[in-house]
Amino acid sequence: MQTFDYEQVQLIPAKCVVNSRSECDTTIKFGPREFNIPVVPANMQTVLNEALAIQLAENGYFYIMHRFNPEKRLDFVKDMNQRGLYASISVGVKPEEYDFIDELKASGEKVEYITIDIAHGHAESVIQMIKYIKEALPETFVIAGNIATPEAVRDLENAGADATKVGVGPGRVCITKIKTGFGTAGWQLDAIRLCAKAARKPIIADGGIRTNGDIAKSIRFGASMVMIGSLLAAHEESPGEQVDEDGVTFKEYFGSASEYQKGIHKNVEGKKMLIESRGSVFDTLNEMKEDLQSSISYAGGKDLKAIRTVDYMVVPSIFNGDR
Ligand SMILES: NC(=O)C1=CN([C@@H]2O[C@H](COP(=O)(O)OP(=O)(O)OC[C@H]3O[C@@H](n4cnc5c(N)ncnc54)[C@H](OP(=O)(O)O)[C@@H]3O)[C@@H](O)[C@H]2O)C=CC1
Ligand SMILES: Nc1nc2c(ncn2[C@@H]2O[C@H](COP(=O)(O)O)[C@@H](O)[C@H]2O)c(=O)[nH]1
Repeated sequence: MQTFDYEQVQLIPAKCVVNSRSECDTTIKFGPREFNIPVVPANMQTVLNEALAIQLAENGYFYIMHRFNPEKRLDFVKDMNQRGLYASISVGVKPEEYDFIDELKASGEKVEYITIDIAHGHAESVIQMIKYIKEALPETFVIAGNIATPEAVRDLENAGADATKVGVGPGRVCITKIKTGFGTAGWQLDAIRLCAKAARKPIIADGGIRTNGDIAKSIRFGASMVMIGSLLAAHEESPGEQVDEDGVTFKEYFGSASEYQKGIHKNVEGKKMLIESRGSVFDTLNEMKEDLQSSISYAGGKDLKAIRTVDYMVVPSIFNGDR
């Protein structure tokens, strides 16, 4: 079967219709809100914490708080509401998560986005959780994942999901592909294409983004939003632990299914790596915006829609021996 991933695709320029890249509009409406760029930091403990979530919300970016401090979630929602900011959290599917949804409902607090975040999201457990949340909190925009196939998109959308998250195994600290033999590693961009064809609602491309150009490629093949872990980890604001080696500062980035997250070595499908520390994550997000403005100009348009229809070429590798 012929397939492709980010590294095998080049988008083909169309005639420019702007005089400056600053004319290109990167904003995206996703659920009830509009955001600066179609990028969301991964809902992982070494990528995002409460302090960064506040900053992202204050500055017009989408965020999804992770679910690995479950006892802090309700206070987080209350805090965001008190600050006049939107609340966006994650849940799992275990029985205690149903209690948490009941607690949220009883609190009367507003939660604009809930993401159901499990490894194998094409599952009856996720379908039941979607239905439960939509019944308890009908105003909440529900994102469900992670999945890999058009059939999964249809099943989760039919259960009531407002968006689905596509990507099983393409992540930088993922070892699902090695340990189980399954996933979208090596064909993640093609999986986005196939899932987007089946989708009636937005999809999030999750995992495998290695360059800023991969964001434009995700949009071209049907993603509305792109979730990014490794490229947005290891910044000043990142919660990953700092490690100094030979005068160089690194930060930890580990998988949510790694033993570092779980505390035990059981059903491990993630690893840890050190990434050299960089500056502020807001500088990186701004660079992503500038690069996306450039992508829009190459697409021959003025907003993200232009990228969706550009031609493309499948090549052996875009790197052409230059790395
Ligand atoms: N995007 C990706 O490729 C991947 C992401 N992850 C991330 O790791 C975190 C932990 O995920 P997860 O382990 O699902 O969370 P949980 O440990 O909360 O597991 C959720 C539930 O699903 C069950 N479960 C997990 N994997 C499978 C499976 N393959 N088949 C059937 N049931 C399963 C678990 O039971 P039990 O543990 O007893 O099987 C548990 O009841 C999440 O943040 C997830 O997004 C993990 C792997 C892949
Ligand atoms: N298979 C696993 N996937 C994981 C794990 N922890 C997170 N993830 C996924 O990776 C992306 C981020 O990918 P990146 O390429 O941008 O670094 C994240 O959003 C999750 O979907 C894990 O332990 N195992």
